[in-house]
Amino acid sequence: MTEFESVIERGPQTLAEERRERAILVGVDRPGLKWPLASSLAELERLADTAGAETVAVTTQRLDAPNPRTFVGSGKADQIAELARAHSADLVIFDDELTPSQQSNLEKAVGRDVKVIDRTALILDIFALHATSKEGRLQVRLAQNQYLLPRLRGMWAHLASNRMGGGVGSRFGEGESQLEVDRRMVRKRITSIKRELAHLAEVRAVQREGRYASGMFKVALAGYTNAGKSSLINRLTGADVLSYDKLFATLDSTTRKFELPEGREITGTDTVGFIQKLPTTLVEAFKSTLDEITGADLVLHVVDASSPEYEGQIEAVREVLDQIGAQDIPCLEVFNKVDLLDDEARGALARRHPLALAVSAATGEGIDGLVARIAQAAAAADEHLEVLIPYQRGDLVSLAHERCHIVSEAHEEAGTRLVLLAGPAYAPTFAPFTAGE
Ligand SMILES: Nc1nc2c(ncn2[C@@H]2O[C@H](COP(=O)(O)OP(=O)(O)OP(=O)(O)O)[C@@H](O)[C@H]2O)c(=O)[nH]1
Ligand SMILES: [Mg+2]
Repeated sequence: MTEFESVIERGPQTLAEERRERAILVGVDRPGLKWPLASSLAELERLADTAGAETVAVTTQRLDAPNPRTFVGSGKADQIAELARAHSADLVIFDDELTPSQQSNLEKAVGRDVKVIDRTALILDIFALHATSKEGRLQVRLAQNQYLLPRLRGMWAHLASNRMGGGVGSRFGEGESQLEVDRRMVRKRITSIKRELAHLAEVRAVQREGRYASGMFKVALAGYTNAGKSSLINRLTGADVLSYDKLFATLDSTTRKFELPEGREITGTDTVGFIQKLPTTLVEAFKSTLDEITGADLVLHVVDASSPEYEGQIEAVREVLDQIGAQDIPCLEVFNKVDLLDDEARGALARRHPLALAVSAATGEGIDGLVARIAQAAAAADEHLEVLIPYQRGDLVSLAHERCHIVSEAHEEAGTRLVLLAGPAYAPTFAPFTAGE
């Protein structure tokens, strides 16, 4: 069971013991938004909670387009400053990505001791909190540094006031400002992290090749964060992957073997969850982890059927799947958490998605049907063979039982006669023993 396990997961750390930071959330309603603002802000509140911040106020504004200086209008920025004072907030979180200059202008407007961050920074923070494996931590550091690079100017302005002695630039080589030194340092760091990641990616590729060479059918579970991917992999494989009612509980992919009812062994891989407005820096940084999806034979797109936003979540996941080049891999939509639906909601789901599977990782409902569909997909590429295997090749008979679907088996004088369905990786092994009637 453990031979394909790529990482050991620990429970995420939480900031529960510390005083929770107090956050004000800001959303801007504007034409063409894909996602209703209220639900995007509800999700932002969950993200803040996962990062250890308590939401003390939420404020919104309707605009035709974001203000280039402060994202919100200048009156709204003053109002946010007032709110922050009134609620003794530590943190203002914008639901959209701010440009570096918007961020620093807003920080000036709100005051020194209140941090202004955006959704991307918040997600990076949660990833940093939850990353456990070496690769996961490096991927997060890469994304963090890439996020930081264009924002260094603001950081420098902030640090300048604390700097001891010497005027700005006085301690550096001619023509080189502190800002340039800082940027160079961050670029160097990015290069060295990338180098380390490339090395780990090679190791991962070798492991994956081992799995490919095994010829086992590979299933990857993908989906929106908190949809129940880890719970489902646990249900399917009897594994014990951490599942947690927090966003982004899983950052490292974990691969387990499991057996279909017919006896054939296949692999299942749990992966990092997606979210709407997923920062592109994160998608790029997590490329090698996400390769687990692009390398699969079948993707199970796990959907939280109990979420009021499940249609939007499906859309967001499909976008990321396209972005990582997984659009052509056979994909099965699996609607999870149906135990939370009443009859009416179940009916609505069945009408909207007549072909989709309805399951519950919690109760086990629908899991047999799901396994049957996986088995069907695994058999789709199979070749139908009738072989006669001499008794001294008992190893091949065992291999057939483990990795192929056996239709019939008979013991004859010359050997074991098998009618079997073999995947593309095994058909060539058995083909030389093809037998007639
Ligand atoms: N009621 C119910 N709850 C479920 C079901 N499946 C998962 N959950 C719960 O949903 C929450 C999220 O489950 P996970 O398995 O951690 O979800 P995930 O998709 O792996 O989430 P991330 O790793 O954060 O992306 C947990 O609290 C689970 O107990 C289900 O079928 N029914
Ligand atoms: Mg998970």
